[in-house]
Amino acid sequence: MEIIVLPDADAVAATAADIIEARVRRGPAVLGLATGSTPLGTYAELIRRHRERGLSFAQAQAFTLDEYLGLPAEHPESYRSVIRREFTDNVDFAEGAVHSIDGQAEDPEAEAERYDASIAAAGGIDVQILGIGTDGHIGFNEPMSSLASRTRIKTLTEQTRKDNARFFPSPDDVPHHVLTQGLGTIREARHILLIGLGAAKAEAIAAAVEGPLAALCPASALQLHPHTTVLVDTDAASRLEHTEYYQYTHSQKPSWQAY
Ligand SMILES: N[C@@H]1[C@@H](O)[C@H](O)[C@@H](COP(=O)(O)O)O[C@@H]1O
Repeated sequence: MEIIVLPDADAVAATAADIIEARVRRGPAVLGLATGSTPLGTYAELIRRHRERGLSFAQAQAFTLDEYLGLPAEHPESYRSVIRREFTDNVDFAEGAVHSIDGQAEDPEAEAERYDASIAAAGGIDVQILGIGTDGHIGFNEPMSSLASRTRIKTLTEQTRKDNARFFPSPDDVPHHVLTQGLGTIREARHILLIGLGAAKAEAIAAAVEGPLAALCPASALQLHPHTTVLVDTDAASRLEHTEYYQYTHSQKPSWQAY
């Protein structure tokens, strides 16, 4: 893992956007997109670069990470709607290039298999953006998720339902079930960007980066991944014990682009 501690959320967004821009400019790219508040600054920065610098996504494809089960695709809080509203509709992805899980599929298990097959058919994900839940979940892989899991149905913890209640009229409206890419699916992405912002994520980030590899902290599965970059602001880094080392190793490299 490469750990990069940055002064604030704007610096994190700019660095994440640098990494994504470099990959998109290199040729047809497959991006993995997360929802939640954390990547919003990165998406805003990519939209700005599209408008001001001509960064084009016309050759790119995108796959969302997860979806609420039972929520109609057109519901404003379906992750299909959120990712279009916050990012992809504001740039120039080609028609049909943004893929989402169908939360209303008649056979959700078949839908999960179809989704994994469609990622594989696209050649796999080049850069996967991830946020992290306060309990260490990535996608909707809650604690105790199999580290080898594929896209499948999961039940949300009460903590995650509480964390996500702000997006719904009432906490009772937060669905109980979801379809999420599994930890095994996510780990197949060639480059993973795990983003953590704010003190509320400090404990989860510390467990993911410095804790044991354990299903109790699903994000710790990224310790097995050959190319994960963790981008955190100083608040999210506040529970890390080895920040001097991360700063040292980072200063020894010309830049992340050297990878
Ligand atoms: N399924 C999403 C995750 O992909 C996201 O990382 C997490 C954190 O959200 P936020 O970035 O809003 O803190 O929320 C949801 O549970």
